[in-house]
Amino acid sequence: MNKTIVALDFSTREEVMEFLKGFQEPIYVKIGMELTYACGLDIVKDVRALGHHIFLDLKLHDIPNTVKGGMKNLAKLDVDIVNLHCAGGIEMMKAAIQGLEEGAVNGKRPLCIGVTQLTSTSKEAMNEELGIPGEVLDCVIKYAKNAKEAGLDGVVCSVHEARAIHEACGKDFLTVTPGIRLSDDSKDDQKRVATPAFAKEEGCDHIVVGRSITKSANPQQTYFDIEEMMK
Ligand SMILES: O=C(O)c1cc(=O)[nH]c(=O)n1[C@@H]1O[C@H](COP(=O)(O)O)[C@@H](O)[C@H]1O
Repeated sequence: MNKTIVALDFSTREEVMEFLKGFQEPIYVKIGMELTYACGLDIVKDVRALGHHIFLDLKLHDIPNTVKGGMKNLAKLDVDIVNLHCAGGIEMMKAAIQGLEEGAVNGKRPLCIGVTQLTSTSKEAMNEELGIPGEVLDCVIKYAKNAKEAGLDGVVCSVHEARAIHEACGKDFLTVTPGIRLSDDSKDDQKRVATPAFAKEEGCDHIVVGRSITKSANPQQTYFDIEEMMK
């Protein structure tokens, strides 16, 4: 299975198709809000038709009943992974799983992972703006345990928390880690960043990589170089 999930943060179908043209074998891609809000959910079907694995990143966060209904409809798209914000709480996460089970295609629901603290959030912002005291790690572990209790399959976290999450929630509990930067890349809006090599060392199950690949001079080569680093 591909370790790298490429964030297709494009605003047109043409850019997506142009990017994917460079890949003969299926890869793992992430379709998020930028692309979905531009192209609608039809883009999911188009990318699936090319054989690629899909993490549909719409980060649901609402009352339990609304999330349940939303997840039921997302499950029908037969994607591999969907996500939500753990901050919605255990009842919301349980409702999400119920919705996914109700919408499951051929009895198989998508994996569901919870965003703990966004990799763009620093300790200072979490303490002062979000009003959550303490270390980011403690909050992330708490949210991961909640996600596990609710029946989720894993979490989105930074590389720096993945090892502790596996220790707290078991090694089969997925850690999907964005905030990946190659050593000479700019951090942009990310705060808790790490290299692919460090992600491998920390045992991350998947890394999510956007701009380091999509904005590189040779995106396909950069992708294969990163996959190689993760082996
Ligand atoms: O859920 C996500 O995928 C996500 C969670 C998170 O905490 N941080 C984060 O960056 N992401 C996503 O991962 C991708 C990172 O993009 P780059 O910073 O360009 O590599 C973006 O598509 C984000 O939406």
